[in-house]
Amino acid sequence: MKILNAKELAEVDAFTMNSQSLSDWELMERASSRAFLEILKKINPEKDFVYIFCGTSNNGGDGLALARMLNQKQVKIRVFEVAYSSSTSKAYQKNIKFLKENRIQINTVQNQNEIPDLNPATCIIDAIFGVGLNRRMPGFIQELVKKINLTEAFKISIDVPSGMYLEQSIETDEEFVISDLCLTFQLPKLPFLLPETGHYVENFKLIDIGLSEEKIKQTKTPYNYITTSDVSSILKKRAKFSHKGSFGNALLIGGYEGMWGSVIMTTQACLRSGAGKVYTHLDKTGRLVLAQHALESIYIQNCPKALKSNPNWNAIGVGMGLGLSNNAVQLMEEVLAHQPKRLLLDADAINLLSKQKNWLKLLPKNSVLTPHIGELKRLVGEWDNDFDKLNKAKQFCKTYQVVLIIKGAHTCICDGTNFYFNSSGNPGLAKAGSGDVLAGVITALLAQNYKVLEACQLGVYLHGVAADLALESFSEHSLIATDVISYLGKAFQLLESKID
Ligand SMILES: NC(=O)C1=CN([C@@H]2O[C@H](COP(=O)(O)OP(=O)(O)OC[C@H]3O[C@@H](n4cnc5c(N)ncnc54)[C@H](O)[C@@H]3O)[C@@H](O)[C@H]2O)[C@@H](O)CC1
Ligand SMILES: Nc1ncnc2c1ncn2[C@@H]1O[C@H](COP(=O)(O)OP(=O)(O)O)[C@@H](O)[C@H]1O
Ligand SMILES: [K+]
Repeated sequence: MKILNAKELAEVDAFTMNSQSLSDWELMERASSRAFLEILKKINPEKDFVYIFCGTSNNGGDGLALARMLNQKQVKIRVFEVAYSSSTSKAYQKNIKFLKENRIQINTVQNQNEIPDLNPATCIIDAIFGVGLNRRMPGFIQELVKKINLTEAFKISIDVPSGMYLEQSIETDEEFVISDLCLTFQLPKLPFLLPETGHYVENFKLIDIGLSEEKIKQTKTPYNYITTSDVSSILKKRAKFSHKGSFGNALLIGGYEGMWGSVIMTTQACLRSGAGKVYTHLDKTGRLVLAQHALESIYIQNCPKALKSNPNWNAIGVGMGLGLSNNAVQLMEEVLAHQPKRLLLDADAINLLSKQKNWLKLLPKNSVLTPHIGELKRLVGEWDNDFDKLNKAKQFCKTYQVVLIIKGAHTCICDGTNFYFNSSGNPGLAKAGSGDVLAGVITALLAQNYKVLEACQLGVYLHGVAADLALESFSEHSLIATDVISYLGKAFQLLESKID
């Protein structure tokens, strides 16, 4: 699924209206009536008192249409026109006319003194600014938003929380609506997926308004959102006459300094993700634990020898619990000298790279690095804001011709040109060990010869889906990394059921 900016969205809107012979009012009506159905699920039409704040552009037009629909349902409402401009669109004027015909009072707020008492409201609909916000909101709207945020009312933002920009960060002294629910039209918006702003839009729902799929497909954007339909087309069927050699040899290297568990979980996840043969090198003190927990894997005692004697590892995953000792440094040197076809670097492998930046240019092309935010900072340096972080990540990928998987909520994959944000997963994953599992899933897919970027998208998505499915039996509090491994089978089943 694509993530578009305001200009691209406006082009898609225009194309849709043209190709479906719709007026802007009709498209607005479609959008509002679908949002209305979602709002009805959240309010009590008999009891709630809904305040609707409408700007003077199309987002405000949606708000006016919602006011009419709520009024028709006999919901108690108050409508406020937040008049930041005197020029309004035709669709907007038509909605104003309908409200007037229905004798619905429209209150105007155009300065701080006109901000109403919000105490009576049990629900607030925020339709002040949508995707079109491109500069700081006027002072009186900042004050209004501050007040909205202070109320106990259930807050619903239409399309985008007012005050949030699609392509730039918000200054610390700027306000934006912190809503309980954001009903966003058709496609996700970039700030919802970035931690600084996404933290305040935890609950967004995509409302399909039938925008032209053809035009969306044609629109070029670096930003993408990984959904089931994107990855189910990547997953390959296992051929009837295949054998273990058809699915690659994966070598996993880590598990030192008492951190055996780390690489053993990677091994388990790799085994559960389709690799033909999984070999594991860890500190020899951990070999019996490996044997107990991953009977199907093959223990490699002498890693340098294994690297030298086999030039054909289909994929190598290194770093999970590797430590930073001299031994770890030597192992990394061996791996880099080996120049594997497919290489994934996690955890301490990334930390070692950050300490020894001259190694970066030795990385085989298309190596995959899976840093969490702390590890990313060590690699690319500090950033000013999330947009700056994306730029730095992109530059890093370009310079070293690698793929970065920036882990966290809505994990972001960057290949130096495009960004892919994950849609699956939950905060139950925010525990040590989850990343080791992800490394195992992706190494298995790399060993099976999936294209690097596809292995990353598929792996990240499956890992999140496994964690989501595991919530059937566990809670976000109780979920642990091995539970995620035990649900990988169900996650694969879900995608396999979608293969034609
Ligand atoms: N036909 C369409 O295009 C549809 C639009 N829809 C709604 O329309 C919204 C987009 O409409 P608009 O493009 O009118 O955008 P907005 O409703 O977000 O308003 C932006 C307008 O305000 C101006 N503006 C931006 N920042 C300002 C500031 N700080 N102070 C004062 N004025 C400022 C802009 O120049 C622009 O005219 C969507 O978010 C969605 O809610 C939906 O109804 C779906 C259909
Ligand atoms: N709040 C969250 N929501 C969704 N996924 C998360 C969240 N926090 C962490 N994760 C996922 O959990 C994993 C954590 O990886 P990492 O921090 O490297 O753990 P470790 O190395 O200790 O195993 C990553 O895949 C990350 O995307
Ligand atoms: K809004």
